[in-house]
Amino acid sequence: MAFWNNLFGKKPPQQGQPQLSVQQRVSALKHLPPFLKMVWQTNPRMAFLNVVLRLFRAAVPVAVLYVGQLIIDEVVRLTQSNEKELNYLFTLVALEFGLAVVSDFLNRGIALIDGLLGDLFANQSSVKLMEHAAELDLDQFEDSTFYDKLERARRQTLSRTVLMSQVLGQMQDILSMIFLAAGLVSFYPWLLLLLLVAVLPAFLGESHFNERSYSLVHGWTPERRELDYLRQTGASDDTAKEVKIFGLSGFLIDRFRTLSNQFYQDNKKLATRRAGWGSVFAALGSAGYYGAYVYLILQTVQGQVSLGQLTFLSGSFMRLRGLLEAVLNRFTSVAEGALYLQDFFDFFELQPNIRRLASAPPFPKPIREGFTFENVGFKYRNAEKWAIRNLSFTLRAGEKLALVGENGAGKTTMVKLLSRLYDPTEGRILLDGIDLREYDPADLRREIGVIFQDFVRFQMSAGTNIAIGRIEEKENQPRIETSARQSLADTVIAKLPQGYEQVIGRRFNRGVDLSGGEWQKIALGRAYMRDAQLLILDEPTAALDARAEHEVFQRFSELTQGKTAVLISHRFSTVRMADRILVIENGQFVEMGSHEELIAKGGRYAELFRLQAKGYL
Ligand SMILES: Nc1ncnc2c1ncn2[C@@H]1O[C@H](COP(=O)(O)OP(=O)(O)OP(=O)(O)O)[C@@H](O)[C@H]1O
Repeated sequence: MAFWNNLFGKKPPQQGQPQLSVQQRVSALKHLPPFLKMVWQTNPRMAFLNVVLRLFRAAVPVAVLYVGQLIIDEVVRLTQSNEKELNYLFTLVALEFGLAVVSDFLNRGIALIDGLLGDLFANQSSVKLMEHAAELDLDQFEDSTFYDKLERARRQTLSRTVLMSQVLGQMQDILSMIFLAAGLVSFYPWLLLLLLVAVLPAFLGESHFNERSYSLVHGWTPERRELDYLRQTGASDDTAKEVKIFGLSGFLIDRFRTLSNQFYQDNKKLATRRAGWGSVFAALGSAGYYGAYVYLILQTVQGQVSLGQLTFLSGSFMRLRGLLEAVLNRFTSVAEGALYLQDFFDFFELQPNIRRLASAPPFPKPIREGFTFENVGFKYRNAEKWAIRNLSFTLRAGEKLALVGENGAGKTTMVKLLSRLYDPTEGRILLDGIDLREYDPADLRREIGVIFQDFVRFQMSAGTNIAIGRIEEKENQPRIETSARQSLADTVIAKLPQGYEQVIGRRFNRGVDLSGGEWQKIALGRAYMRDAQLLILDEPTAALDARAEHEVFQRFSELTQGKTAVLISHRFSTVRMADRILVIENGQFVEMGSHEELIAKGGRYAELFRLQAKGYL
């Protein structure tokens, strides 16, 4: 709802920027171990190699500095003596050269493995995300906070690979620091303290700003979704027609401009403050370094340390400062990444309500009694009014039942309840005497085929569009062709340049689009392909001309002899073909019977029938 309010409301959106407590951030770090485990499981060999390479790379800086110290001391010794033996000196130089080459190799190796492992990880987590989203209930998709979670989890796909490199880089730098600090501590332990004091303000500043930036982005999630929606609506093949006809582009662009500019302004403020404080803290760090440097120079002048040691110590101090700053700064972005990770794991914690119970009974084959609605009521999430209330009737096994009612009467809702896209809010639906909730939803869905009015026009081949009815049989061309014949889609496909192989829809190159009625014939093919025990046609024939619809239903009745079926249509010529007709109004039961019985009764059905016969409906 907030989304639509924002879209059409006059008020600018409220960017809630929750201040995150230190505790929240620290607790987000608990996601790092499971995260690293996921990385490891992506490809254990690559992950192991990565760790080994980084271990070696961590030792390089201290080794280079140490060899540098030996070289300078040797040069000084040689200049102060008459000795001309240069072998030792050149061995040292060769060693340093070797270290430089190895270091470069290690860097490239690490970058390569990081990249490959990151790609693999991103792919695998996207797959996991899709798998989990597929398990969730339809009801959860209609909740806007769910969408926010999904959106944030989706955005992680790339940044998670960055987080992986960061965490591994962090470990590598910490190791490097331990090596360097060991050298420094053996001479002047208190230099380490000076280092910490110089770097700490920068760390605290960074962590503060990272937190603000996370809050900003987090608080803007609904608006960012809206921005995406506007961008898509403004320029997509699905919407282009109405955007042009209604002249909507100005309206959409204005809204986009306003929203995106608000985000830019908020972000700019934060980025500017961050840059300002960042410079102050960096200057503090430099002051710490030069303090230590002056001290070391004085010590050298006084002969307390050698020239080689001066380069080693000042070099170590400088490297340590760089590393410590990097580690501390990275720590805040790792913590920030871990916060985002929380969104990712939060999404995975969402559990569907409609799922298999351990005690699920076997699905009846064949269905003996049928489906019984017992005082069923249903209310959509966030809706105030009941879509269906106090509904009791039986859909008998093997009968063809037509649902009749005006727009919004609750017909589609009943279909959704039958196929367990939702569960009733009150009352229950029984299948052969057992509550539908007891069965495994996967079994139920396998035995039910529904073709909705707003069926999906898959931008795939015509053959696949029919095979979607039972996708396991997508290679079974004879079955696809029989289904196409039964639904009258064969004549549509015969006209396509590439027949069953022809991609239909406008989205892709060489795609051929179909008329509304032609699409419906293709979609109806799915019902035959499905060959389920209960078939439901929820007005998928509305775009067919009256004669074609009549023919489609006539065939449907013949071809599904003995099967249970539910038909929804606003055309009474079709409805009267059903064995029984259920009339509902405002989600409530009105009457039920065969066409003749209901006409004889002279109730609501008879009235609607007469109206249509006179051409008023
Ligand atoms: N996802 C939803 N969230 C909230 N309310 C909904 C949702 N879907 C439908 N409704 C409401 O539930 C009621 C019944 O809708 P339903 O789609 O079942 O009607 P219908 O009889 O199939 O109508 P039509 O003939 O127009 O297809 C309507 O008042 C509708 O506004």
